[in-house]
Amino acid sequence: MNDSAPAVRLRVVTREIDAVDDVLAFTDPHDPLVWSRRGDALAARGRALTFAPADGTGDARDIARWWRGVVESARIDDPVGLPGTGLVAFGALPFDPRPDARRRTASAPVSFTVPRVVVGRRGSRSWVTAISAEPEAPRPELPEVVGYGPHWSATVGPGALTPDGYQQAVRAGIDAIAAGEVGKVVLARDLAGTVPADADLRRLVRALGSGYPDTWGFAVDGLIGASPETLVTVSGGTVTARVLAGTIARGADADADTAASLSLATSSKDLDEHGYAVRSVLEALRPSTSSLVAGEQPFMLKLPNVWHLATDVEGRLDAEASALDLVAALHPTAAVAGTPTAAALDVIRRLEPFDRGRYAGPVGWIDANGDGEWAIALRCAQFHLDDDDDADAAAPIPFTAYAGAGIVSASDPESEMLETRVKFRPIVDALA
Ligand SMILES: C=C(O[C@@H]1C=C(C(=O)O)C=C[C@H]1O)C(=O)O
Repeated sequence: MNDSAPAVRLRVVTREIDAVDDVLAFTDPHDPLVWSRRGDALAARGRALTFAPADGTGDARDIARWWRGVVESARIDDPVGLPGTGLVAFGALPFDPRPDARRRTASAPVSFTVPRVVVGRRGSRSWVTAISAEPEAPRPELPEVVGYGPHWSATVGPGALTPDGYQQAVRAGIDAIAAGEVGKVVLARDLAGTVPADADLRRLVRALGSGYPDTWGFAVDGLIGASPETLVTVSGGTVTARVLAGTIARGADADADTAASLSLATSSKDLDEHGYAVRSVLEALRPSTSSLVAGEQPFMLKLPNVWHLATDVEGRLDAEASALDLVAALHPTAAVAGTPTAAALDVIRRLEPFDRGRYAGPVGWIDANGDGEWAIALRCAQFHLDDDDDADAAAPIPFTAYAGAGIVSASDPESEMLETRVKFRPIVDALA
């Protein structure tokens, strides 16, 4: 299938159901499709339709166009009308959106899928949606519950960039700043590991959700994580984003924790780094919004592992833009690439010895109205699921986890390396 309007007409039926406790019970244990935050959740199964450009790449703009075609030809019966009901698609897009992105991205190409069944919960209400490419209306029935598989744990070791190698890369990043090539660049390192072939990956999704309930929990095409950073949400004409940049590890006791948060709140290096990220989001949203406002001062976002400097942004959508159009306008922000964007992407390519794949890319969902919720895929791991039938079914499943830090002229290589270590904690702990 190419990225022009599809010939299929999807039929979509949503019905409200009795409250569902654990929506994860309905998704595939080995390839879960999940989006969740603070108890609200979407869990899905199967594929009714997939955006699959021949070369595995695809810009959010191409997907936005393709999605409009899918929506226009769909017949949707949705009396529930909550965020996430009716026709929805889930996506996880590569970090580097440039058409010449290294072909290694092919190991984690754009993923954008309309599932066959979605089970959702928002507040006290639950629903099931059935989606089909057949001419008859599908029956909105709950899929069978899949019992959880046994506990498992992962092996984790160094990736392509060791902690020492990372510090060298940070030094080279500081040189690029001194040379005037960039003002800020975000550099990441990786960890590599495996999980047992039969691992029930819903256990990982569940552990991340209970440890980090205020983050966006996601599992899309093997990309599993818990991100604190909202790229953009669109709901009934309201646009929001949450910009994070500036990080410090939580203190070991109450006094140390207060001191840590105070030193972050007053650190000119971090406030500088944060400013770049907020400005890049405001500039990207301004053309399609009105009354766009951002807090004058960042606030301190407290997570179990770190403090972040955070700024919430809100505005009214005033153009005919969908959540995916805004994703295209925003990504990659200075929080995960740097600034200026193109130069920062060049420095990242030069200094990171791996392709980021979908790490630090947009992950989220969109509905038929163009509303949706998109996070930046951070604090995550990409599982290299093999759907090749000839693959050895008993072979462990490899994964790569990533964490990065924003480098500015005042950065210290060792502190930045230690910052990546605390950012790895959610995913590494949940894998243990
Ligand atoms: C790049 C990551 O995080 C980003 C970088 C931050 C920073 O440099 O302080 C903070 C939050 C994120 O925007 C990551 O978690 O991998």
